Amino acid sequence: MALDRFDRFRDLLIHAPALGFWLDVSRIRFDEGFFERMAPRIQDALRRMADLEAGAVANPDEQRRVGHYWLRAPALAPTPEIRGDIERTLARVLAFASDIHAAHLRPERAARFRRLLVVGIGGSALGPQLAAAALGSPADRMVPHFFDNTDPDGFDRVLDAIGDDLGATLAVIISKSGGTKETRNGMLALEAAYRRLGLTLGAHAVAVTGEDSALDRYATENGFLARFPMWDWVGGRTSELSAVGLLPAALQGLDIQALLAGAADMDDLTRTAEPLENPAALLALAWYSATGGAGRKDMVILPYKDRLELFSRYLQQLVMESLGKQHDLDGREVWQGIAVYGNKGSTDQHAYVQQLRDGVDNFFATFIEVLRDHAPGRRHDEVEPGVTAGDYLSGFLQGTRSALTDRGRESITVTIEAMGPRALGMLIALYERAVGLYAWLVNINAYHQPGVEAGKKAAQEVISLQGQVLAALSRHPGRAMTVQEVAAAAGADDPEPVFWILRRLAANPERGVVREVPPGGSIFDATYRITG
Ligand SMILES: O=P(O)(O)OC[C@H]1O[C@](O)(CO)[C@@H](O)[C@@H]1O
Repeated sequence: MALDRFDRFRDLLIHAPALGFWLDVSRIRFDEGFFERMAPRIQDALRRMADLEAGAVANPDEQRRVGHYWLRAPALAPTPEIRGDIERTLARVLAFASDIHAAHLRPERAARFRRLLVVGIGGSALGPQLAAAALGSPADRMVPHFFDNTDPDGFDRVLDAIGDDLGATLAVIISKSGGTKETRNGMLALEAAYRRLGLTLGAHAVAVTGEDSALDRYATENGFLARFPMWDWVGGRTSELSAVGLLPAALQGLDIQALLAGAADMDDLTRTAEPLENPAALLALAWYSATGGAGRKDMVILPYKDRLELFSRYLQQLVMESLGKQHDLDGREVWQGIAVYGNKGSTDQHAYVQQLRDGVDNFFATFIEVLRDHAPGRRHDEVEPGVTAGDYLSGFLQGTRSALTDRGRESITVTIEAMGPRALGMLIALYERAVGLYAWLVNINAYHQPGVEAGKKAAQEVISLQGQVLAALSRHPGRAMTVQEVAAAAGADDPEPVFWILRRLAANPERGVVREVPPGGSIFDATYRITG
């Protein structure tokens, strides 16, 4: 049994020595004849990927090219203009970062920029956050901070952490569309914070955005230090190796050339036509086998490395925004997707791994192993005679993998030699391509996200309704009104959203809405009035 298992491990293992990379899918139960059956489909997916890389329109409903692979191999770009754009932008990113580091570009009052505050969300934040956490060190040129929401308390926390250094903080505002409300709100909160110090946003800010977007215009009108492009052929969730990720990383002082080189190396490896030698194809096939090609199991990401803690969050967007689709490419209703979650091992061992082993079998795990314990030259202190903390980390990984296998729970293991920019570039490129190939295996468009619009539209309606609610209360200053009365006065058919709006406004006394619950009454007997 153990020998059979080792044979299977040896047969399925992909090892790319030049990259310091291994992929093990031997703990996925591919059924009899799986690879033969899937051969035409994976070959078709690989062909479509080659067409995409050659510049075909791969996002049919938005009629867009999908070009994130060109970012690390500009010579592959389908036109000289695109190649030139990529090369010029990379040169500008490096030059801008170097000007900031050398204090050739300075803040309004401080001697130099010491911190950077990235304002963005989704694909315009997750990659930069991942790179900052995975690669940062005390030797960084600038300390990174992030606004990735429209949570005022979140803004306060970050601004409090920056403290007196705000005047030495460079704001990097990132939005492909340039119209995302969370990002706009973060930028405006930051602008107000600079203003309180008598400073202007523009003198401390740089934008990464699509040409002529609302953010692009705002940056021009407000004299931002620089503007970097975000092209329509790069999707938000695959934008880490465009200016979106490269600019913050370069400012932080990370080696962005190594990041790009790692991705380019992985791209080379994953263009291989033989699926059993192509890690992205094998990963996509493993996902297909584990989930029945129908998202029947969740992808649990367990990186045994603190620096990769955000990788599962990054993959959550990459995988779920790409694969979570109602319709396939032929318009059939398919409700596709694979749910992704995870934090890090061995920490998760003490949280949800109990369920993974003993509970519902609705997942497959992906272990991410980093062979080198820490940077060269660091001490390998013993925790027991002859045993280090790193030995335990490795032991826990193998132990959990075996414990899952013993219970028939499937797993994949991705192994890299050492953590660093090159390895991160490889991991990003690996998953980008695996997601694209998987999408074609199940015949969906990985490159659009029609579903996210519904929530944005509904949020805008709530904001309008709030305006009507406040106007209705203001027309009757001091008068106490029930939710139903407010709803009627606001012209709202449904009192429930009005209830939600009033409940929140009343919890924020500065907003001037007072709630009174009559003695013995319930929250639904409450009245609301406006003060001041
Ligand atoms: O970069 P933008 O345009 O601000 O978008 C941020 C994120 O919002 C989304 O469009 C989803 O709402 C993501 O696809 C994207 O990464």
